[in-house]
Amino acid sequence: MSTELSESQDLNGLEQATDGTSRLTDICSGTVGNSMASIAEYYAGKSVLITGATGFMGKVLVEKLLRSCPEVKALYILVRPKAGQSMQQRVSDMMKCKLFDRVREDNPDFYQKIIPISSELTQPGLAISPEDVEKLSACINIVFHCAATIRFDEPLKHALQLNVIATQQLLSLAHQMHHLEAFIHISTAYANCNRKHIDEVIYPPPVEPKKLIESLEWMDDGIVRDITPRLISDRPNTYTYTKALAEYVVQQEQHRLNIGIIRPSIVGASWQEPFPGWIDNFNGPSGVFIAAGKGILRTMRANNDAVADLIPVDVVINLTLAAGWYTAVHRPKTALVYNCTTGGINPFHWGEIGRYIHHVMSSFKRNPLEQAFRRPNANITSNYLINQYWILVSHKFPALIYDLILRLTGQKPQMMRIFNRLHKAIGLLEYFSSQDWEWNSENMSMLMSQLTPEDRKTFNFDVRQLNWPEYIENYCIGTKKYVLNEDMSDIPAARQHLRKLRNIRYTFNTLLVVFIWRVFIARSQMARNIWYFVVSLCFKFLSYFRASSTLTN
Ligand SMILES: CCCCCCCCCCCCCCCC(=O)SCCNC(=O)CCNC(=O)[C@H](O)C(C)(C)COP(=O)(O)OP(=O)(O)OC[C@H]1O[C@@H](n2cnc3c(N)ncnc32)[C@H](O)[C@@H]1OP(=O)(O)O
Ligand SMILES: NC(=O)C1=CN([C@@H]2O[C@H](COP(=O)(O)OP(=O)(O)OC[C@H]3O[C@@H](n4cnc5c(N)ncnc54)[C@H](OP(=O)(O)O)[C@@H]3O)[C@@H](O)[C@H]2O)C=CC1
Repeated sequence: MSTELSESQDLNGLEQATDGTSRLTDICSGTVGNSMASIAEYYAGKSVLITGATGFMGKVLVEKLLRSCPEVKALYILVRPKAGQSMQQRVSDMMKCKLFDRVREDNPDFYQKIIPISSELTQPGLAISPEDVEKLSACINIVFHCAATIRFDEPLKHALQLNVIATQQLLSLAHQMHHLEAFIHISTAYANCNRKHIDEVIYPPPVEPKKLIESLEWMDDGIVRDITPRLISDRPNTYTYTKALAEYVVQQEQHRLNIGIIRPSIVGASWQEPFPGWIDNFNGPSGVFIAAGKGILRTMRANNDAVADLIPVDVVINLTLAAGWYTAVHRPKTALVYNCTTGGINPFHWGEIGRYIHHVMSSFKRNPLEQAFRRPNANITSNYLINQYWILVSHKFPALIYDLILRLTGQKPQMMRIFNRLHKAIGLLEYFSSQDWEWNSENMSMLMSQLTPEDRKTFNFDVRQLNWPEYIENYCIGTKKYVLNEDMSDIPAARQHLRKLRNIRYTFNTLLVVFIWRVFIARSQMARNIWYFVVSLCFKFLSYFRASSTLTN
């Protein structure tokens, strides 16, 4: 089932659901239906439910809501205990994060608005207690569903459980919410990456989700692993496959709930808010930048002419909040999909990253990462064979030597293992960096046209203003400061380390020349003859050059 949407349809708004169920919006606060209310005014007094609030995008969403919509009533966040930490510990750690510094400055008691609800999304009923279900049903006005597994190597059963079944369960919970005005689902621009042109519609799912869930239920993990490639077919991984199924599941509820679906492309560090370059993970480009900055990654394959569709996290979150407002206030007849991408508006190509990478590398030389393996010097190539050559010469060979040194000094070899993991990760990313997609992002433009001039500034998602070189530079510095938590005051020591690495390289190259001389030239008559021939040619050339320059003088 495919739902074509047009702008005129979007703007119809404010109608009854086709099955006769009331959309519930009118029950709630008086701001509903007031399309002139600003976004912050709309969120004032609202209770918001957020899944995935401890994740990368969820945290930015929580921060932005608290900072730019200070009158929001409460943020209910679904959190699970993890890695020996209780739910409370995790939430209080999260609020100490530097990301919240600006909110803390504005309102030191901001945490009082955050109400954690214990929930494990893979469990029946999302493992939410009956009391909490009652509480949420009574007060939630808007749901933002961010939680997902974003791993590309996730076993299908688990990806299905979290990305599809948990979404279904959340939708069931949403049905019980008496005052729900909007349900915003975060998908991915790559859910339909098996297509080259992607419109803002829900495409027919690769399989009926209900049938797949029923079939996988009785299969053991081994069988599921074996049939996964056939199931995902022309998609590269279980992530994009299950995200496509989730979109369909969400769309099924479009006549009973006000739904918006956000499809961001490759989400990167923040552009402007709360400060440039904020990032907290190794996903996608971040891991690549870090590996390049550490001097580990020296080569990567990408199609130079293809668009590198990065989108800053603050842009995605601003659009998400605006879409929440629009969905609740205008209540479009069918679920609106927002392709949240940059390629069609302010394209940046892998080739440009390739050219710009030298600036990135010099940025890493100016602000080096600590304990670099080699001096940063990465290259992007679209040629498979050239890439393989550099992998051998610049990745595997140095790793072998380093591990040999570790062995000789009685330590455990580790570099080859690190490179194997890097190659696995890069291999999984290459699908996205070696192809081109074209996303239609009309709904993003339509949404922007609906905002007041003030909201356009406060919830800026106009990527035409994005200056890519500046953004990438801040991104690299952000990986150092916020992912690796390196102190900027340690930069002189890191620079000293880079100088040491340069001296090691010079020494190594000199030793290599001496070695080649000893092994090949000094021992073979023929090599010696060739060597003398080359040297005498050089001398002849030099004396000719000297003589001719004396004559001209
Ligand atoms: C220069 C040119 C630029 C070109 C730039 C191209 C970018 C081209 C991007 C396309 C990207 C498309 C994106 C689609 C957009 C979405 O819709 S989804 C969002 C994207 N999702 C992802 O990026 C997830 C991809 N990652 C994965 O699937 C898994 O991490 C991998 C790659 C399979 C690796 O799995 P793994 O080997 O089990 O490693 P993992 O558990 O992730 O990490 C193990 C540890 O190593 C650490 N680690 C991971 N990476 C690193 C690193 N690089 N350094 C140091 N430590 C690291 C982790 O923090 C973790 O630490 P602990 O938590 O154990 O303490
Ligand atoms: N990052 C990107 O480049 C892109 C992301 N997206 C989409 O954006 C959304 C957010 O992604 P992002 O923030 O990067 O992802 P993260 O991996 O950073 O966050 C995932 C969130 O989901 C939660 N979660 C995962 N499993 C469970 C579970 N079993 N029970 C409860 N909570 C769980 C995590 O909680 P916990 O902390 O407990 O693990 C975490 O809060 C996802 O839907 C993703 O598909 C779309 C395009 C690109």
